[in-house]
Parts: sequence; structure tokens; C-alpha cells
Amino acid sequence: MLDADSIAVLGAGKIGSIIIRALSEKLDGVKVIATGRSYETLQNAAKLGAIAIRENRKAVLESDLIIISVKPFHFPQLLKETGFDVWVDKTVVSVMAGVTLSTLQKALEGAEVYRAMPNLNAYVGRSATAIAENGSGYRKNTVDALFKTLGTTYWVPEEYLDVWTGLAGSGPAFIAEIIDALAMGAVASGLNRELAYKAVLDVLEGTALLLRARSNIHPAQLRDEVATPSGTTIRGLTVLESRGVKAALMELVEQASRRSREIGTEVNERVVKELTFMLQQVEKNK
Ligand SMILES: NC(=O)C1=CN([C@@H]2O[C@H](COP(=O)(O)OP(=O)(O)OC[C@H]3O[C@@H](n4cnc5c(N)ncnc54)[C@H](O)[C@@H]3O)[C@@H](O)[C@H]2O)C=CC1
Ligand SMILES: O=C(O)[C@@H]1CCC=N1
Repeated sequence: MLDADSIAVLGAGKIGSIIIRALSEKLDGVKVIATGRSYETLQNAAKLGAIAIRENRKAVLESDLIIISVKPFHFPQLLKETGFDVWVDKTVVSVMAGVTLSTLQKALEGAEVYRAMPNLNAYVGRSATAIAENGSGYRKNTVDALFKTLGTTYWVPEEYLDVWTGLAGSGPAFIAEIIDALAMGAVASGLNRELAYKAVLDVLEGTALLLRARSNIHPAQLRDEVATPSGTTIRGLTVLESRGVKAALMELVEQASRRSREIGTEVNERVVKELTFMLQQVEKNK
């Protein structure tokens, strides 16, 4: 049973619209309200089953649970639009990269806050979503049920969220790049693009299924089973080693994770500035 009659998705962009679609299709009797800046965004959200409106403040006031899916650097502007007197007793889940629970708690006074990191594989119900909570856990089961409509959920300490962002949040982009490179290699060797692309996707899906089916064996074991002495695989692996591809992939995740932490610090500074300004305005108008 969901402990929320009405859910708002603030910022119905790429991830927001996938969330709207999943909530509308998979949860019965829940009202989904979506906001966006452009006519196209609102029209798309309405098509996916949401009540699409322009006013963030109204969306928050009319909802029990709010998902924030604007870009991290648009968060201060969003706060300006909602005001800071609307959050008491609301449950808020941010999917913004980097933005910490402490920043959210400061900005959304009186709300119960969660930070989640899904990925675009949610489109096919296969997001690996990490979620961190900040204390009361009042609507934890509801938050879990919502994100299970996108795939698998993992409840983790907040310190893991930036790494999760660098690995699983950004992951579909990294894997897409590798898929493209492998397909291009096949094209360079004479296979047509269409067949090459199909083959890479089959290999990728099959390898993930195989590793899971064999009780999560270490990938190195599978690699060694494939690599015949003096065969084709070891010739290919030698290229990866000589070009430092493994080290590059390790650094890729480290750098992406670091960027998530940096975004967290930068957004916190901007939010504090915005809140200070908003409080000054309130004092002035007294
Ligand atoms: N794209 C991805 O793969 C993932 C993105 N995220 C996070 O989700 C958030 C959104 O990312 P995307 O969907 O990729 O971006 P996006 O740009 O596609 O979506 C953001 C939407 O918010 C709207 N917006 C901006 N300011 C607004 C305001 N004041 N009021 C209402 N709507 C407003 C924009 O017009 C846009 O439609 C980011 O914080 C990102 O870090 C999280 C996981 C995966
Ligand atoms: O690139 C980004 O910042 C966002 C977070 C995870 C996926 N996209």
C-alpha cells in the first residue's frame, strides 16, 4: 500500500519523464503531477499520464511526495519558485547528481528527504537505483515501492551515492560508448554495422546473464575460460593491456564520482546563497 495519494515530479525531462511513465503505468490510483519549463515538456508529461502544470509551488502544495528531477544547478531557481514555506510534512526524493541530504534538509525545511540515483535503463524497467535516507524513514516503504517501478533498489549509506552516480547513474553512457567502439571495430574488419551492433548487444546481454547465472563468478574467471592459449582472445586482450584501457576505465569511474562530489559542494554554496537572499527578503517585507 502506498502512503501517498499524489506525487509530484518537478522537472519532467529525460529521467523525470521515465519516472512519470513508470508511476502512471504501474501504480493504480495515484495522482501524478508534473512540472516543466517548456510547452513541449508539459505536453509530453501529459501524454505519459501526468497532470502537467507550470507552477512548482502548486505542484508541491498538492502532493504528499515530491521527486526533484531538475539539473543540480537549476535547484536554487526551483527553490525560488516554490518558496521555502511549502515543505513541512512532505516527503522529498531528489535524483539530482551530487546534491547532498544535508543540502536538501537545509533547503526543504520540515520535509523528510531522500536522495536516489537511478539510471536511464529505467526505460526498460532495469534501473539499478541506490537510495539514501536521512533519518525518520516515515515513507521509506513508499519510496522503495516507487523506485521499484524503475527496476532494482539498493538502500545504501549516503557516502556511496557519488560513486554510484559515477558507476551506475552515468553507466549507460559509458557502456554505450564501449558498445559503439566494439561495433566500429567489427565494421573496420568487414562486418556490416547492423549485424555488428546486434552481435555486440547479444554478447553484452548474454555475458551479464552468464555471470549472474554462475553465482556471480569473478569476471576474470570468465575471461580466462574464453582466452585460448595463443588464440584470438588473448591477442585482443594484449591490445587492451598495452593501451591501458583497464586503467582508463577505472579512472573514468573515479573521475565521474569525483565530479558528483564537486557538484554537491558547488550546489550547496548556491543554495545557501539563495536561502540567505530569500530570508533577507522576508525580513525586509515584515
Ligand atoms: N539523465 C540521466 O541519465 C540521469 C539524470 N539524473 C539526474 O536527474 C536530473 C535531471 O536530469 P535529466 O533528466 O537528464 O535532465 P533534463 O534536462 O532532461 O531534465 C530536467 C528538466 O527540468 C526542467 N526544469 C529546469 N528548471 C525547472 C524549473 N525551475 N521548474 C520546472 N522544471 C524545470 C528542464 O526544463 C528539463 O525538462 C539531474 O539532476 C541529473 O543529475 C539522475 C540519474 C540519471
Ligand atoms: O551526467 C550527469 O551528471 C547525470 C547524473 C547521472 C547521469 N547523468
